[in-house]
Amino acid sequence: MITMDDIIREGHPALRKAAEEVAMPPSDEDKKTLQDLLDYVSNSQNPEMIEKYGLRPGIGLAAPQINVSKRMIAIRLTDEKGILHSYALFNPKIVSHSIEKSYLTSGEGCLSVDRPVPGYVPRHARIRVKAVSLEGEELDLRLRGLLSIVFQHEIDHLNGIMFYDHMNEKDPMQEPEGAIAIE
Ligand SMILES: OCN(O)CCCc1ccccc1
Ligand code: NI
Repeated sequence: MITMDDIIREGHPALRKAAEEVAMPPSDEDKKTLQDLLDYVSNSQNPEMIEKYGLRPGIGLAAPQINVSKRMIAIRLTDEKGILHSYALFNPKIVSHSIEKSYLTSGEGCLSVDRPVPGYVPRHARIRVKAVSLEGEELDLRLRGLLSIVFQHEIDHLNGIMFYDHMNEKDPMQEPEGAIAIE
């Protein structure tokens, strides 16, 4: 199972590399890696597991964060409507997006960043994502709200981008102009 010991931290070069597409159909090894990513996210939301293994809670995780430079992400979160979303995806791709932006009023964090980085992270408000699920089905998702934000955070990791790269350098705490604030 993945624990915090497996998660690389900022400064590790793998966090700044573009990850490779996963060959389809996925190998057993790639399927196991993707399942392990989803298991980490799920375990990190379970109080007993957090306690037992010293896990830092996360709502997503990308393969480069465990030093696997392949295009795989896992996401598990309950959205603003109380709906549980759980995704384990190969080769996710943002195929289109809104001009309108959105941001989390709480800012963002990262399991690979062992420090708070205050500031707003402007992102696309709505995105259309194509990907292949762990079970091999092709997905075509239209996302908004918190789920859209988290997908963009994870797909950024596949392109060597960290959340703070998007912040306004002059004033990170300036609300992004005309963007939707997500509480
Ligand atoms: O890459 C996953 N990760 O480092 C865990 C935190 C995920 C995350 C946190 C805040 C906003 C969007 C995504
Ligand atoms: Ni992250």
